[in-house]
Amino acid sequence: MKQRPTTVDSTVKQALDQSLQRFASNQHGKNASYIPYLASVPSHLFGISIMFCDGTHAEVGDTDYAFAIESISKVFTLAHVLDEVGPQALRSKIGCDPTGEPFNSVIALELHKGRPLNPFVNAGAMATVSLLEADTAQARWDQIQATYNLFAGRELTVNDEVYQSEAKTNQHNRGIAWLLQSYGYMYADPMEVCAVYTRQCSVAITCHDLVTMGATLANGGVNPISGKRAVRANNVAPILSEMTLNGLYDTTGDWYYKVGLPGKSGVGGGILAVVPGVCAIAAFAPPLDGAGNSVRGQLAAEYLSRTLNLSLLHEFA
Ligand SMILES: NC(=O)CC[C@H](N)C(=O)O
Repeated sequence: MKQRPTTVDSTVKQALDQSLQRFASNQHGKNASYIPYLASVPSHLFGISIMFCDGTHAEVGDTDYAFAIESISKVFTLAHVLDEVGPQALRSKIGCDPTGEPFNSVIALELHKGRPLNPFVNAGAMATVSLLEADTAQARWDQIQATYNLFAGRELTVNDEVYQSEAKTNQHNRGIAWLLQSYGYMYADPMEVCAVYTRQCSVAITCHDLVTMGATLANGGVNPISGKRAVRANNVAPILSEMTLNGLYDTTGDWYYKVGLPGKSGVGGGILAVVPGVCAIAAFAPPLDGAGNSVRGQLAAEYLSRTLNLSLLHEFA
C-alpha cells in the first residue's frame, strides 16, 4: 500500500502543483447567483491548501483571497453547539440523516413534519443556531464568532457587503425559519436566528483559514498552529459523521464515492476535506455544480485524495 504523508514533503508539494495545473482551465459550473454578491466574484480564482496535524502546510493559487464561508460555517457553529448541548440532544433535536433534497428545501421539512434531519441543510443550521444558549442576538453571535476564531487561529470578520446582499434576499430562509417554529423545531426567536445564521454565512475566510479550521478537526479539535482547543475531543466524531453523511448536500454520496473523506462545501466556492489524524485539504473556486458544490474544488480534493492516498476507504495503486 502506498505511503500516506504525515507532513509537507516534496510529494505533497508536487501533488498540489499538479492539481492546480490540471484543473485551473476547467470552466464547468457557475457562480451562485441567488445571492447577488456571489455572482460578482471572479470565476477564475482558484486556490488549494493542505495542512497536516504537525502544522506544516502548503498552498498554491489564490489562497489569500477572502471569500464568503457560506454553508461551511455550519460545521463550526455545530461544533460550538455540540460543546454546549452534547451529541445526544443534537441528534434527537436535529439529526444526522440526509434529506435527499437540496439544502434549502421546504419539501424536505414538510415531509418530515418539520424535523430538519441534519445540521447542514439550511433548516438544520438555523435550528442549530437556535439551540445555542444566549439571551440576545449579540450574545449568540459573539459565541459563534469566538468559536470560528479559535478554529482559524485569528480574528475573522464579517464581509458586510456579503451580509447586506444576503440579508436583502433571504426571504426563503426566513420562510424556513417560520416553518421550523410552527413545527416546534425552532428554539429561539425565528427572525433573530435567521439574521445570526445569515451573518455566520457572511464571514470572510481565505483558503488558508479554511485549511487551518479543517486541520483543527483533523487534529482532534486542537488548532495545530496555535495549540488552542476549539472543540471538545469527543465532539469531533459527531461533526465528522455529519460531514460524511451530509457535507455536500444531495450529492454527498457521489463525493464520498470519489474522495472517501468527510467534506463540507459552501456556495461561496469553498470546500473542505478532513483526513482524521492526518491533515485537511481546502480549496476555493467559485463556479458550482447543480447541487451547490465547487466544481474545481471537488476535482482538486479527489486528485489529492487519490495521489496522496488520503481516502479512508480506498487503497489506490
Ligand atoms: N449552501 C450554502 O452555502 C448556502 C448558504 C447560504 N447562505 C444560504 O443560506 O442559502
